[in-house]
Amino acid sequence: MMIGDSWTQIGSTIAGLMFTLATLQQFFPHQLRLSLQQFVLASLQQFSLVQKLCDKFVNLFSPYIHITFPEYSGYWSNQAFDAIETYVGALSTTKASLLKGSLVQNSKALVLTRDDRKVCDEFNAVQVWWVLEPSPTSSSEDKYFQLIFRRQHRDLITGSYLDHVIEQGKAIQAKNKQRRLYTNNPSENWRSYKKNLWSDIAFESPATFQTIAMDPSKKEEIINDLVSFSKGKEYYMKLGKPWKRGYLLYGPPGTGKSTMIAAMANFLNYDIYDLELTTVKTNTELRKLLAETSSKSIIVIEDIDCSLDVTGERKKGRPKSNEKETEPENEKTSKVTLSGILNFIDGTWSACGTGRIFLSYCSFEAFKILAKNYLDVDSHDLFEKIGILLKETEMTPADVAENLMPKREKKDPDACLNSLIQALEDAKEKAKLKAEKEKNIKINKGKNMKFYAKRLLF
Ligand SMILES: Nc1ncnc2c1ncn2[C@@H]1O[C@H](COP(=O)(O)OP(=O)(O)OP(=O)(O)O)[C@@H](O)[C@H]1O
Ligand SMILES: [Mg+2]
Repeated sequence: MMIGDSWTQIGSTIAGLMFTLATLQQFFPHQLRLSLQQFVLASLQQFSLVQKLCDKFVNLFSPYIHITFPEYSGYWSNQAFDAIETYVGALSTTKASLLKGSLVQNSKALVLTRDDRKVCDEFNAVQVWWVLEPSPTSSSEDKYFQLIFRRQHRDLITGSYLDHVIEQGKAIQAKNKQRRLYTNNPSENWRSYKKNLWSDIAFESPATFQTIAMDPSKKEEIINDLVSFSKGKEYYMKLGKPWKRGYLLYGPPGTGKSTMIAAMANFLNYDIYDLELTTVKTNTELRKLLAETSSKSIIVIEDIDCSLDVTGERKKGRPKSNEKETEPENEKTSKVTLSGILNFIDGTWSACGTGRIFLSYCSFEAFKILAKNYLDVDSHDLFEKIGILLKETEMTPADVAENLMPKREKKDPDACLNSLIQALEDAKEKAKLKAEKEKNIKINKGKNMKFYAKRLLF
């Protein structure tokens, strides 16, 4: 039995005693009743004093340490408690027989957790116990977690174990959280009392790296880069760099730039902020918008080359060190400048190797991934012919995917692959005709030039 349990017993004995005294008082005269009350109160005060002293004494010699994590700290919910609750809830859910299922707001699926009040955990072969208790000081349903462990493991538990618990708890929360897709509102709609710089909806794209059709080695390079970035918070801090990563995705329409962003968000469990630059009037507005984004998110600027007023760059060069950087005079009406964006990006583009990702027309390697995704085939007699045609003509993965999409409920790989071959041959023919047409235009232009030159000379 734990020490706390014995105090609970003593407490209930005293409560029982008080009740008995209160009942007896009714049979005694007023004066005696008063002294009885004083006696009980004095005894209680002494008891709580003794209890405190005993607690201190017991704690001094107890082989265990207890750390408490209340649900609320002041008016705010305690994020450590939330992370612990998730971590403890997920502890050996697979083995537990008493489970609790919940589908809460912002959660994308039913979450199953252990429904025990006392849970044992092990870290580096050291045992600890988590106990969930109702808060003794609050009349509401507030709770607190108590972590109990042996005194000799103090450093390990208060250091790496608690870091591990919070990190794991947050990671599980992020995984279960329904991710959001944010878009910026025009500044006319911003209200100071309510922060509504961004509107959001649930982000539900099923895109994954597995389904993206591109060169496998390039794909692996990007995945490795994302992994090392997502785990590199301390490394960035050590270097004194902001923990950000910039990628420039470029390529013809339909080659998978947006699909790649969705796959990155799903892979990292990040939210997406789709920044529509044309509605941002000034660099100041841009700063406000970026300040309102949450950490662990992807900020997307679509068609950056079209939305940026590159001519609005700082024309007078960088301000001298004693000069304050001022906004241009017409800042109220001017658009965001390239320097405004680069300030935010903090040079991460130039600092990273794979920062530029080119998404190209469909290669044979990319086609094989699409064929697996859409038709569930790894190889086929028609693959060779398709490989040759893909080398001879340019077709986007979006168009290849469109042709591979089964037209009937039952998948028919032969029909789909033949339909792709037909589309590739059509595209090849079209490209040939276009090239001939352009060649003829050039020849005619040349002839006309010669004709005019002759007329000028004679
Ligand atoms: N590399 C790819 N891998 C898998 N599917 C792709 C790929 N590229 C395109 N697709 C398919 O084509 C559709 C359109 O692609 P996506 O929107 O990603 O192209 P984009 O490069 O962003 O085009 P845009 O420049 O027009 O924005 C996607 O929904 C996806 O189904
Ligand atoms: Mg796109």
